[in-house]
Amino acid sequence: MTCRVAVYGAGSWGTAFSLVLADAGCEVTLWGRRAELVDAINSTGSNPDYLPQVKFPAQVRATTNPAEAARGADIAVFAVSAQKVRPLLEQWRPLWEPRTVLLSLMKGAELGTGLLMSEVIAETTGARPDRIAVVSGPNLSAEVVDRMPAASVVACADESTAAVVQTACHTSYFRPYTNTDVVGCELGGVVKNVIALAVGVTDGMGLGDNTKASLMTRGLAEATRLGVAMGADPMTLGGLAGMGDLVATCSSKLSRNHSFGARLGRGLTVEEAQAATTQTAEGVASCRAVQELAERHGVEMPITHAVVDMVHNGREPQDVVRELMSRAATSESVGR
Ligand SMILES: NC(=O)C1=CN([C@@H]2O[C@H](COP(=O)(O)OP(=O)(O)OC[C@H]3O[C@@H](n4cnc5c(N)ncnc54)[C@H](O)[C@@H]3O)[C@@H](O)[C@H]2O)C=CC1
Ligand SMILES: O=C(CO)COP(=O)(O)O
Repeated sequence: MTCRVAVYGAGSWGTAFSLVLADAGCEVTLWGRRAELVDAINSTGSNPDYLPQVKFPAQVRATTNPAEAARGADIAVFAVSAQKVRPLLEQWRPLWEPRTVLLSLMKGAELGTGLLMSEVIAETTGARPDRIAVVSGPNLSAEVVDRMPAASVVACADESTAAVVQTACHTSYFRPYTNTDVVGCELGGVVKNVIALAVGVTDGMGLGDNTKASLMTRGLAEATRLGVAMGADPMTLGGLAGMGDLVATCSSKLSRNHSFGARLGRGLTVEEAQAATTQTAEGVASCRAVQELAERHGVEMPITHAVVDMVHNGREPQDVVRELMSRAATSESVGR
């Protein structure tokens, strides 16, 4: 039977993931908030504002009506900015049938609560963990829509739910693995955005590949430490949703987080970097939520602190790098 999917958010990843779902044989209804964009998608089969190179197959239709998207949906997918999703979920919760799987594509933690997106979905909808899933991995949307091979992870506490989502998005170019470690997969996606900001800064400053590799490796150590404190399996952070996504995001000029950091590293102010960023760079807000989580769990995350200092406390990149490097010398095994 054909899987029916509602995708909420017609930005970059909602657009790219709709293509994946359609290529995998699903019927997709893509919700967007702007009528002119929805009309353009329905009349031209492409999204002129995000990834206009995509040519949707006929089984992708767009709507501004969240209830229309929800009707008969086996899976409801959320691909809006992490800080904006709570009120939408609160408003829309009656729309989905009790059997509908609620799937987050978002890689952010909520400011103020420190909640991961699966937790925001659980809190707002009351859905049980066996109905809530996430997709996370090295999946830069511009490469996905060019159908370049990529792997990813579908995480859900319930393996059979994860398998349903896996089937719904498995194509010749998109290979999802399942995992029951939801916290580990989500946290990998959240923290890599913060580390990509840091790497972007040092790239923008003209620093080298040793710097980049050092930040990525110690960034992975931060994600793993926090993950373990929050109940994740450390092996998850070494997998696609952790190291895999860290490598993709920190190495790619397609990354919005990396690009934001690079602007700071080249000397733009935070306001100027923000003005130049037209799409969601989740790490900018989430770095503070990650810092709060680190404090709550008593975990040391110096790179995350450095990013918060540059993005929110007006610190100069040069000073922050100097400070990071001159911390007391320690053993690599500390805090593992
Ligand atoms: N673009 C990518 O390559 C990937 C993005 N992600 C994650 O997917 C999530 C969405 O990111 P993108 O699609 O890339 O961002 P985007 O900036 O391209 O699109 C965001 C979408 O959210 C909508 N939106 C923003 N505020 C809203 C509000 N208050 N109400 C309703 N809709 C609102 C915008 O209209 C837009 O359609 C993020 O958490 C990101 O980390 C995950 C994997 C890959
Ligand atoms: O999550 C992503 C790739 O996996 C996209 O990264 P950016 O949000 O930094 O563009």
